[in-house]
Amino acid sequence: MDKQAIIQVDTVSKHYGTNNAIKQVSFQVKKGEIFGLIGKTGAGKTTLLELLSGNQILDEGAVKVMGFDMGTEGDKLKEHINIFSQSTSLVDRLTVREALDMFQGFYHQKNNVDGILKQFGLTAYEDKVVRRLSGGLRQRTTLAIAVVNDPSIVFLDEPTTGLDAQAKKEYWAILAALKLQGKTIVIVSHDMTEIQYHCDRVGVMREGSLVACDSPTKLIAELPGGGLTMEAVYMHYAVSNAGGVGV
Ligand SMILES: Nc1ncnc2c1ncn2[C@@H]1O[C@H](COP(=O)(O)OP(=O)(O)OP(=O)(O)O)[C@@H](O)[C@H]1O
Repeated sequence: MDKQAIIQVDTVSKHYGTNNAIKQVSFQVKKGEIFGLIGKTGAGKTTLLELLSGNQILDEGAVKVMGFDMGTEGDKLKEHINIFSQSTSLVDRLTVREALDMFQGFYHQKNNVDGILKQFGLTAYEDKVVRRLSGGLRQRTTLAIAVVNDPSIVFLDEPTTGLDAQAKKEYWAILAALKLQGKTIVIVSHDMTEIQYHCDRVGVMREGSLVACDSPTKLIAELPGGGLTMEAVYMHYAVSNAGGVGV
């Protein structure tokens, strides 16, 4: 395993019945980077995220996270990773503080809740019921929940979908602060602008395969025929028939 790699994915496959959702995917994520996953609906991004976070069992290959084999030693990682999923309904009826306290109860390793509320700009809302908050504050709350155990790695599945530009900006400012603290972030997004400006490296998924993986700058620079944006990279690798180039 590469010394810098905090996540090592080696020829991983996953199928649901006859549906090959993930096909022989290999890549690594380095410690402290923000790694983006992009691709069309159904390309396999969520499945891959769940395999990396131990929420799905792989069929072939190996995933190592912080040196632990996810297949056999996944339990040892519980304290060190956390995942944001779309289903916030569990916390909807709780106040922000109650939600943080409840999730913190699942872990031995604990982050300071007052510190999290402050860092996430949630102190003024700690007694508010989550479902009554704006979309931006709700997403900030779910991100706050994802760091209650002070994890080394945070997995985020489309956290900024539906947020306005200001809320997205505030969300990414918090992610940048988490990165500065040394945390590694793996994020799925359909917003190519945020992927271009905030991710250190990006993996492009297409029909279960990882068809490109590099920094946004390199992916853009190496586009056949040139390109200026991640939108063009997305169209080339994830959508057009010209895509499908190996990693
Ligand atoms: N629990 C499941 N049971 C059966 N098939 C599934 C399951 N979860 C996902 N799939 C299938 O696996 C493939 C990959 O789905 P996945 O949700 O990982 O894609 P995605 O890239 O995250 O899509 P989206 O952008 O819509 O979230 C799809 O064909 C999907 O229908």
